[in-house]
Amino acid sequence: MKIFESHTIKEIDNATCEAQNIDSLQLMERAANAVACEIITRFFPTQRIVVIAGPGNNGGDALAVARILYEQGYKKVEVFLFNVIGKLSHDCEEERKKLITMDGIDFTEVKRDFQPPYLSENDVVVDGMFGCGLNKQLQGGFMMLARYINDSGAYVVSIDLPSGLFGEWNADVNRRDVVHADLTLSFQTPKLSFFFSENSDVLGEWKLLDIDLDDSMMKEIPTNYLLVEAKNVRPLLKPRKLFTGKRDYGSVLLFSGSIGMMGAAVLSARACLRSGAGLVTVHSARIGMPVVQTAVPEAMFEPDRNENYITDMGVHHTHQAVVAGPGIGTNDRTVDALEELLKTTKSPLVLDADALNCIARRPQLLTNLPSYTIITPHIGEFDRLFGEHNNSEDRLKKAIEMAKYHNIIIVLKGHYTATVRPTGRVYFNSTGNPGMATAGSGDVLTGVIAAFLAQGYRPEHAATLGVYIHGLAGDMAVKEIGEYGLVSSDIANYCGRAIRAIINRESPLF
Ligand SMILES: NC(=O)C1=CN([C@@H]2O[C@H](COP(=O)(O)OP(=O)(O)OC[C@H]3O[C@@H](n4cnc5c(N)ncnc54)[C@H](O)[C@@H]3O)[C@@H](O)[C@H]2O)[C@@H](O)CC1
Ligand SMILES: [K+]
Repeated sequence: MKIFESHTIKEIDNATCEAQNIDSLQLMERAANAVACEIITRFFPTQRIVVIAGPGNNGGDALAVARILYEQGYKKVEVFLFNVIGKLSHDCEEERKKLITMDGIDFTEVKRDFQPPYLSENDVVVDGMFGCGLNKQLQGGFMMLARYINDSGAYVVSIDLPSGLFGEWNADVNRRDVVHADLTLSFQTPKLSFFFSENSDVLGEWKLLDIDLDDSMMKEIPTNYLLVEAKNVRPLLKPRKLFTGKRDYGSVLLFSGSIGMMGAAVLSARACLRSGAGLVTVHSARIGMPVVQTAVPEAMFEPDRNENYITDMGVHHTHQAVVAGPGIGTNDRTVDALEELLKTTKSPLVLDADALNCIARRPQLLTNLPSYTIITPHIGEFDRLFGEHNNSEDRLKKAIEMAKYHNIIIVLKGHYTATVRPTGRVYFNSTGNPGMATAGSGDVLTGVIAAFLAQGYRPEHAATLGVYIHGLAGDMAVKEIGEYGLVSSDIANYCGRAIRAIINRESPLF
């Protein structure tokens, strides 16, 4: 699903009106109906609802919601329209006219002084102050109103965006001066700002409401940000053919594990096999042989010369994917071995965890990364590699810059893992849950991505598929085990079922 920038929304609205032969007020009615429906499913008609409307179309939506709720029997609706400069958008003005003709509705138009209504945790506020037309941070009365709403404890439903939050970049915005929603109801496609952790408290739960916007225009408008859903990954998955053998599904070489961290090798190998790789070889410290051979009997083991850690990353056979990182530690001799690997390997490469920490210790190695190498840092590893970042927006911008500069794929792990391609396009993932914040989860992801590389998928597809499937496996496992009890082996064990769910279009994915 595309993530559009706020300034393109008008274009999509106009195209929708033209293609469907409706006017903008009819589209607004559709949007308002969708919002009102969500409120009706959550609150009884006896609920006191305070509607705050700004001067633009976000305010127009809010006025229309107030009217619809009132018509549906919600008699405790109080409306405040902020018309402080005496200029409303055309559609907001039309909605105002409709509302003031309604008998009995409690309507206040604020032109200068404003006596805020009493609000408590028993009330619902519908926030239609500003949406994607916000052009500067909230100031003066609007800022005070946002703070007043936040302090009230009322349940806040924000239309399109919490007022004061920009659709895209908010690093300089003081979140205290932004309305804090409990529920954000946005239209059809998400905004970029939904994917940054700093906005999570402001957005509350967010939901997309389908208002039947024009598909062809949405296909046409270019965007650098996308949300990956089941329908996007399904077409990438190739069916397995009848007359095939394990060699057709590739061989993965995993440089993984060291003394005390052999579990990383086990988890990666398991996930790799559960994601369809034909053959998996673990190269690790000699000490790890009995561990790997017992825990993952399907994998082969290639012992390093060294007892406790890896000192040789020579690739002696043909492998369709090579992984370095999980649990390898950052011993100098391991860093040397990694340097050799980066300079000599011809196989598609995935680098994770300690491989990235090794590179952080010897940053010139970044210039040795083969094109289309996939690196999978979490925030800490990313900052060790590319410098400290104060917020997730700056970090994402840096990831885009680095993916382009080094011609690599960066999988920046987080709640919405962002896979950044060498083109600079960003693919946010839609699967996963907080139960997956557990030791070894990243080792599993690395194994899944490597499995798809080995099976002949293009690196950018392997990364996107791997991230989605890893998250879905976690979502499926969590249903049985719960967020507290979920461990990484569970995620690895569910990978196969996750792939099957996508291929078979199982609900609720489709
Ligand atoms: N496709 C969609 O997403 C649809 C969107 N609609 C609504 O239309 C909204 C966008 O409408 P608009 O473009 O009119 O934008 P807004 O309603 O967000 O606000 C624009 C108005 O607010 C003023 N303004 C902006 N920032 C301000 C600030 N900090 N302080 C004071 N005044 C400020 C502007 O001068 C302008 O008058 C969306 O957020 C959504 O609610 C729906 O009506 C229809 C479909
Ligand atoms: K709003």
